[in-house]
Amino acid sequence: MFVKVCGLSTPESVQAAVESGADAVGFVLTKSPREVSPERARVLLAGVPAGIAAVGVFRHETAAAAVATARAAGLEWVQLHGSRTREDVRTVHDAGLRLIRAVTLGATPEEFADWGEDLLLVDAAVPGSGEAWDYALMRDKGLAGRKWLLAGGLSPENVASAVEAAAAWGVDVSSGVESSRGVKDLAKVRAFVKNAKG
Ligand SMILES: O=C(O)c1ccccc1NCC(=O)[C@H](O)[C@H](O)COP(=O)(O)O
Repeated sequence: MFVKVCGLSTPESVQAAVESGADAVGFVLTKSPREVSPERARVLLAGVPAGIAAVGVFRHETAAAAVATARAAGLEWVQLHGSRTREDVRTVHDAGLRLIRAVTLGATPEEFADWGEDLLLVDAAVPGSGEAWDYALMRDKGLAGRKWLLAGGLSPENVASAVEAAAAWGVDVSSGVESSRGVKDLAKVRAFVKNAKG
């Protein structure tokens, strides 16, 4: 089970995710209560050991702008939300970076297709909202054998049942491990990774 903890903004939350066994950590580099600057992301990156993916998260930015910002922060992964094209995948890969492409449950079959991204993320309609949805609907999306992450409203309490319902390859969380919006609860971070990993 691949586990990503997103929206980290302090060295302590990065440490809690890393020490719990998270496979990836996310820094939000777009407008959000969780937004960090590229300079801050670079500081946080210092606490991420090699082998753990450090991801810059973007929503409204073009792929080219996301690549430039990720590079400024020293990040090797970008996560692109919003309406995207196959050309965006090429832009990220041509820059030598890796890509998490985010879609929602309502995406078209073409958007669910394999565009060559490194990971697909299936999220709630509003990313980072903490909004849960009917994860069992993922069973009909034909993602068996794909590397994809389930997100949206996950928490330490529901992650195991959500993974079971969706047959998810991995999970991504932010709101469900916070005490208030943008403030990570370190005990919840640890509990989430533990429960997700089983
Ligand atoms: O976290 C944000 O505020 C955010 C803003 C814009 C684009 C993406 C954003 N976050 C992405 C994530 O944190 C995760 O991919 C996922 O959406 C987490 O969902 P949830 O656990 O429901 O907060």
